[in-house]
Amino acid sequence: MTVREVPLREKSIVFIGFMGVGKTTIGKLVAKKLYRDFIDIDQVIEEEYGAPTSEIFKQIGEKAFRAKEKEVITKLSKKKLSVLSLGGGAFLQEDIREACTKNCIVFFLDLSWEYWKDRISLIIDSRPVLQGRNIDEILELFNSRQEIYQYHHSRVKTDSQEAEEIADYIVDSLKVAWDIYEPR
Ligand SMILES: Nc1ncnc2c1ncn2[C@@H]1O[C@H](COP(=O)(O)OP(=O)(O)O)[C@@H](O)[C@H]1O
Ligand SMILES: O=C(O)C1=C[C@@H](OP(=O)(O)O)[C@@H](O)[C@H](O)C1
Ligand SMILES: [Mg+2]
Repeated sequence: MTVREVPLREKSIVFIGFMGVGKTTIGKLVAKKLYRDFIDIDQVIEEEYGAPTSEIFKQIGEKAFRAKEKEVITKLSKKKLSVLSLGGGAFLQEDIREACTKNCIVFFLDLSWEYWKDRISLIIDSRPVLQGRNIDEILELFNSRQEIYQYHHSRVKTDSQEAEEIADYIVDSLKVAWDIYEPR
């Protein structure tokens, strides 16, 4: 049996990057602009447990959360024509990196620390991984996570840009890539 490669235009788009860079916000906008389904992996897990992530971490612990994250992403990365926003820790797992880079087009949203640190107050209450860490420890985590985000197909620098502008740029760049690599 021959396995046919999924056309580039049909591959799902995946957003990765550190907590708070805008994966959920921008993923939703890109999905709308491309008329695709939007799937936020954290939301899928939260719906399954009927609780927010911070509560899931308290109840079952990070290890079990990561196992669920792997199960959900490896399954959903096989879907076509969707936009998936991952949690910032998902690419710590090799199986997730492999499934997403093989099946999907992976965009790394790259926000520098200078801009990122102004977002802490917006996200701290809902991100258990940040809680209990001081600013130096958060910076250390931010820096140490950068290597897992190098597994991407495209990197988008997002400093000082509005979410709408970033989403427009991503949609335009996708259309150019589709036309170049798989002209109709
Ligand atoms: N380009 C942007 N400029 C300013 N604020 C943004 C931008 N993108 C997202 N945000 C804000 O940052 C916070 C985190 O965004 P979110 O999409 O939840 O990030 P992630 O899914 O990467 O954790 C939200 O309050 C969101 O409104
Ligand atoms: O980076 C992480 O370890 C996490 C990121 C979160 O998602 P966002 O990146 O959307 O904030 C969420 O999956 C969970 O709180 C753990
Ligand atoms: Mg998110």
